[in-house]
Amino acid sequence: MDFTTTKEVENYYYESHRVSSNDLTMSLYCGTACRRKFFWCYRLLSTYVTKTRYLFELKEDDDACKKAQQTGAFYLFHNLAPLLQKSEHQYLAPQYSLLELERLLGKFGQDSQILEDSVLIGCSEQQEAWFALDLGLNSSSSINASLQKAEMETALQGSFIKLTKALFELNVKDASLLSTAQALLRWHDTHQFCSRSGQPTKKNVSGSKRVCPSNNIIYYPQVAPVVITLVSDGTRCLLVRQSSFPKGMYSALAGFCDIGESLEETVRREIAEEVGLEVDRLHYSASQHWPFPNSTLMIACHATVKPGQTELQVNLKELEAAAWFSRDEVATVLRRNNLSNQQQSGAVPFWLPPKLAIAHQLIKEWVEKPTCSPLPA
Ligand SMILES: NC(=O)c1ccc[n+]([C@@H]2O[C@H](COP(=O)([O-])OP(=O)(O)OC[C@H]3O[C@@H](n4cnc5c(N)ncnc54)[C@H](O)[C@@H]3O)[C@@H](O)[C@H]2O)c1
Ligand SMILES: [Mg+2]
Repeated sequence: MDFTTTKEVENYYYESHRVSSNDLTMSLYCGTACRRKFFWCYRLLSTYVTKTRYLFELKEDDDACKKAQQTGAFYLFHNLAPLLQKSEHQYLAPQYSLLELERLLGKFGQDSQILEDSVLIGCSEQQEAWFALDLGLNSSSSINASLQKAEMETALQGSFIKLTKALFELNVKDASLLSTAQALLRWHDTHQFCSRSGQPTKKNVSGSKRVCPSNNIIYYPQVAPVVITLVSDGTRCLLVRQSSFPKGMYSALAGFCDIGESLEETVRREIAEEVGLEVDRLHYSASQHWPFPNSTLMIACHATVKPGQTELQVNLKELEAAAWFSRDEVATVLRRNNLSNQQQSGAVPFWLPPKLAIAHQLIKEWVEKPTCSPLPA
């Protein structure tokens, strides 16, 4: 496809990709004076914009979403454990077409009505919609009996594996998709009734909401905001452990946002509550959806306390231990973290969360880039 004027580009994309001229202006603005470069710059942007708008349409429009299921791909779960296949050193999440799924359900003598419980979790750049379906959860809208797990696993040549166990052995794309899927499936499973009328709520086709037919109250999937903060005194950082952590693991300090709080207020409160310190400065680093034990949005920050005000008063109701560690100590543990069990030798004083966890990224960032431009808390 070649164009001679930007108007032609605009018309083409407006017609075929349902994007506005504002988007185009933005992409042209970002490009150079060369028309071909405009085009490629725009193509890059348009893939994302087009995909986003397609997903928006599927969430809002039940008929469009049903149609997307015909050509879509399904990820399978059983009681919130994803179906995985082992390949070399990692797990792979297989996808199934609607036809394959219907055949499978037929083989097990099950009603294809269970497909109504599937939830939309994303789409490919070519607009192949992706869905997740749990074959083991009992749902009000479909068959009551759980499908036989072992028989399913044999037929599907895979295993339903707990996400807590499998997450760190998945590639980034599958880890993110399956985390989203599990969070959404869990939310639907636990929010089947209206908290006002007590009546069963009805899921829309994509699973982006549930509605109470008796009073039209709309329920949206919930996510709880949590701050996770790496506190530093300039030369050392504070690592903590809860009794529920795996043995020997230390992490950054985390806490749920209370209603009415800003992120800054949560950071200050949690640090005061858990280790008895006052934050001097803080700055935002990144965020991550975290599926365990329920859906949270982890908001990661770096904070500093004033030098000379570093004495810890650990709240033992919340934490099992908290201590300051030097940059060298943390760097050594990070290096060991990246080695396999066989490569590790000697006693490991403690270990840190795996790469995929935002706590790991936060700690790594501190080790590698100690000075950032902090804001007053
Ligand atoms: N991805 C990561 O790197 C990472 C690292 C550390 C912690 N986390 C997650 O952060 C979350 C919070 O950390 P924490 O346990 O230290 O929080 P926390 O310090 O706020 O303590 C948890 C307590 O807060 C209360 N609470 C308040 N609001 C809550 C809500 N919406 N849901 C559940 N409990 C609520 C409960 O009493 C609970 O026992 C945990 O779910 C944990 O999985 C993730
Ligand atoms: Mg905490």
